[in-house]
Amino acid sequence: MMQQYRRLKDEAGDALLFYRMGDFFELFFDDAKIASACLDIALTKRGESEGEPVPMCGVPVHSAEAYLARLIRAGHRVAIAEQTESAAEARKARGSKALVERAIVRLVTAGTLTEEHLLESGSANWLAAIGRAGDDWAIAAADISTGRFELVGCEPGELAAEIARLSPAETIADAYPPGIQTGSGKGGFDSGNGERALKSRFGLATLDGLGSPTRAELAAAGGLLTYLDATQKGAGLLLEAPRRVQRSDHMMIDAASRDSLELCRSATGQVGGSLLGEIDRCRTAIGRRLLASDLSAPLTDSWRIERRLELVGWFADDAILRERVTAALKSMPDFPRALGRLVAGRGGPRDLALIRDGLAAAAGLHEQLGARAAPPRLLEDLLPKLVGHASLIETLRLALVDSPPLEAAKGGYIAEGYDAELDSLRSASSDGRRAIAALEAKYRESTGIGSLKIRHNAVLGYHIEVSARHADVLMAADSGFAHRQTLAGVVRFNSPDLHAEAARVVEAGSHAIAAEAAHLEELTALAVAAAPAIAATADGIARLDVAASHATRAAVGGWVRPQIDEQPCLEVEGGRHPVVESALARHGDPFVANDLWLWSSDRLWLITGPNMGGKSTFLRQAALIAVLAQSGSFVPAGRAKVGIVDRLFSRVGASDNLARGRSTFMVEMVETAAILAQATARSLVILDEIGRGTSTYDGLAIAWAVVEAMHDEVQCRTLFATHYHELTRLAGRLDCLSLHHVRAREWKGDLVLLHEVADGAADRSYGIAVAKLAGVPPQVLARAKAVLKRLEAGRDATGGIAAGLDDLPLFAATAPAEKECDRLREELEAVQPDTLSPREALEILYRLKSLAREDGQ
Ligand SMILES: Nc1ncnc2c1ncn2[C@@H]1O[C@H](COP(=O)(O)OP(=O)(O)OP(=O)(O)O)[C@@H](O)[C@H]1O
Repeated sequence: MMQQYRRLKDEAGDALLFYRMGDFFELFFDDAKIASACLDIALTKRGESEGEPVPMCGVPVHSAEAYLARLIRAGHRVAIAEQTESAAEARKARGSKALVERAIVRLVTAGTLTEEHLLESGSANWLAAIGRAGDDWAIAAADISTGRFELVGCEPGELAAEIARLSPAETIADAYPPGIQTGSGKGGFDSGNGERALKSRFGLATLDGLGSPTRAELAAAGGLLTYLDATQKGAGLLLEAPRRVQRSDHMMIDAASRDSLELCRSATGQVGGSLLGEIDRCRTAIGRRLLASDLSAPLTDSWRIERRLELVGWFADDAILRERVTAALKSMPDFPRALGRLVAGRGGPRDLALIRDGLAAAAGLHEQLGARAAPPRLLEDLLPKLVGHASLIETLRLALVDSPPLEAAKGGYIAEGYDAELDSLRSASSDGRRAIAALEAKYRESTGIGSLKIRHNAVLGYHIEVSARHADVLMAADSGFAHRQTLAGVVRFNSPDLHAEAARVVEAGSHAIAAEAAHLEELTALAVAAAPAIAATADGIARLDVAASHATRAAVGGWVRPQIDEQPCLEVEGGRHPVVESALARHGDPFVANDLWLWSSDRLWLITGPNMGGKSTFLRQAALIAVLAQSGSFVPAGRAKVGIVDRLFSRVGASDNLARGRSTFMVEMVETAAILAQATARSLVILDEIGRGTSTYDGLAIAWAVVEAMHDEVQCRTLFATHYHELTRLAGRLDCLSLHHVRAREWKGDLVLLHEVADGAADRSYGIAVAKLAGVPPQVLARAKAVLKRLEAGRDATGGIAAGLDDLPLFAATAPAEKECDRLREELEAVQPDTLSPREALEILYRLKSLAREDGQ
C-alpha cells in the first residue's frame, strides 16, 4: 500500500493527497501534518515507515467538500485518489490479499472549481495563465464554472493591472512576470502547444475565427489548457471559444488604485462598504458576477457605454416594468454554474432542474419584454438570447419532478408518466411494500402480538421485530419464522413470505434506480449539447439584471444618466460619494454635494483645507463617478459630463503596505513613479497628500515636482489634495492649475467643517482645531498653539520653507534636456559596427565618453 501511496504522491507533486480508503480520505506524512493543522482535526499514527510511525489524518468522504473548501481557501491544492475498483473486484482479479487499485481522478485547485459550496456566488472564479513570447506578454483566463474564456495581450507594465482586474482565484505561469505572484503551471506555455490545444479543443482548422491570437496569447492559452487537462483528468470542461479582449477596451486601473478606491472590496476585504456593495441591487448571482466584472473593467468605447446607459434609462423611466422584471429575476437560479457541474460530470438531478427553471424564467422575461414598443438597442440584441430552448425546457419539465434531490444515488427524480417501464418498476416496488405492510398485519393477527413490526435496515434488509418478552412465540420451531438477531430488548426474525416480497421490492427498486440513472445521462447530454446557447441566455439575463439594478439604485438615490464625451473633461454638478453618503445617512447626517469642473484649460485642481474637511472624499467621488459612468451606470450627481478616461490612478500618500516589505514612503514613491510613467493625456489621476511620508522639506519638494510634472508633462485631468500650502504658489505659474479648498469655520472657538468645495486656497490649516475635535488634552493643545505661534513668527521673518521657490525656473527648464541624450544617440546611430576596425571602435568609444562627460556638467 505504501508503494502505491508513494507513486500517487509523486504524481500529486506539491498537492496534498486525499487517499481514498473505504468511507474516508486519508492523508499521510507531511500532508497529514499540514491538513490536521489547517482543518483542526486529530493527527494520528498508522504503521511504520523506515522505523518511524507514519502520521495520518482523515476526513469522511460524505463531508469531504467542506474540508476541501477550507484547504483550498488556505491556498493548498488537493489531489483526489479514488478507488478505481471495489475490494471484491480486486480479490477476484488478484487474489484474497490484493490491494485495491487507486488513481488520481482530479486535482482540486482554487482556479478549477465547479462545486457550488466551494465557489463564491457573487464573483467569477478565474484561473489566469500568464504567457510570454519575446517581449510580449498575455493572459489567458478561464472560469470553468461558467465557461468564460478570455485572451488579453498586454504590455509588461499593464500586466499587473490586468491581473488586478480579473482578481483570479489562481494564477499560473512558467516565466516570472514582473511584480506578480503566481503558482507554477504544468508546462505547455508555448505558442505551438497553445495553437494545437485551441484547435483540437474547439475543432478548428485555423485560428482566424478567434481573431488570430498573438504568439504570447497562444503561449498563455497553451499553459492554461495544459493545466486544465492536468487537473481535470479527462472530465468534461465547460469552456466557450476564447474571446480576445483588447487591453484598451477598458479603463486601466491598477491594483493600488482599486484598493484605494475600494471598488469591489472595502479596505477590510469585504464587499460591504465597497462601491460594488453600495450599488448592487441585482437579483441573481449571474447578474452580481457581471456587475463586479463591469465595475472592474469600465469601458472606453462611448458607443458601448451609451447602449448600456440607454437600457438603464429605459428601466429607470418605467418603475412598473422595472418592478416586474426585478420580481421575475428574483426566482432565477444560478443555471450557468449548474451547467458547469453537469459538463464536468459532477452535476446531479437538481442541476438539471435549475437549468429547466432558469431557461423557463428567461423565456417568461422574453415574453414580458418582447411585447414592448421601441426597445433600446441593447435589449434588441439581448432578447433573442433569452429563447430557443423550448424543446429542452419541455423535455426537462416532463422528465423531472418539481424539486429533484441533489444526488442521483437514491433515485426519485424522474417524474411519473415519463417512462412507462420505470413507472411499472416503481409500482412493482410499491406493490411489494404494500404486500409487506399486509404481511405485518397478518403476522400481528396470527401471532397475537400487537406490537410486532416489519422494519428495514441496511444490514438485515426487511425483517420482523418483536420485543424480547414476545420472542418465544416466534422462536418456536414450527412458527414459520427464522431467528436472525437478538439485541437488548428486541429480537429479529425473517420469514419465507417476507423474504420473497423483499426480494421483489429490492429488485424492482434497483432496476428503477438504474432506469433513472440512464435518463439522467440522456438528459445531461441534452443540456451539455445546448451549452453554448444556455451560456448565451445566462449572459442576456445577467445584462438585464445589471441594468435593472442600476436603474433601481438610481431611483433610490436620485442619480442621473451621465453624458459621455470624447473630450478630456469631467464636469459634475452636485456630485456625491455614494458610499460615504450612505454611511452618513445611516446616522441621519446629510452629505454635502459638490461641483467639479475639469477641462483642458483647467485640468489640475489643487485642493487644500483642514483635516477631516472632505478632501479625500471629494477626490474619490470624482474617480467613482468616472468608473460608474463608463461601466454603464447612472451616477450620484445632479448632472455629469464624463470625458472618457483611459487609465485611472488613485494614490493616497503614506498608505501602509508593510506586508509587501516596503516602507510607507517607498511605496508612495514607487506608485507615483508608476503614474508618471503610465498616465496619458486621457487619464484621470487623483493624488491625495503625496509627499507627506517624509521630512517636510523633502515632501514639499517631491509634491511640488510631481504637480509640475503632471501639469507640464502628463497633462491629464488631475486632482491633488495637499496640506502643503506652499504649493498654492504654483497657481501663478501653471496655466491649467487652479486652487480650491474645502471650507471650514471657527465658531465660538470650535471648528465647524462645512465639507463644501470652494474656489481659492484655504486660509489656514486648522490642524490644532481638528486635534481639539479629536479630544487631544487641553494642555497638549495649549502647548501646540505656543509652538505654532513661534513657527509662524519664524516663517514670517524668513519667508517660510518655500521662500526660495519664487524664482525657481519652470519644470520644463530643469527637466533633463532631451538634446543631451540626442547627441549621444545621434553619434551612436551613425556608427556602423561591421565596418569598423578595432582602433576606430576604440576611438568612437572615447568620443562618446567625452560627450557624456560634457553633457553631464
Ligand atoms: N461632502 C461631504 N458631506 C458630508 N460629510 C462629508 C463630506 N465629505 C466628507 N465628509 C465627512 O468627513 C469625513 C472626513 O472626510 P475626508 O477623509 O474626505 O477628509 P480629508 O479632508 O481628506 O481629511 P484628512 O486631510 O485628514 O485626510 C468623512 O469620513 C465624512 O464623514
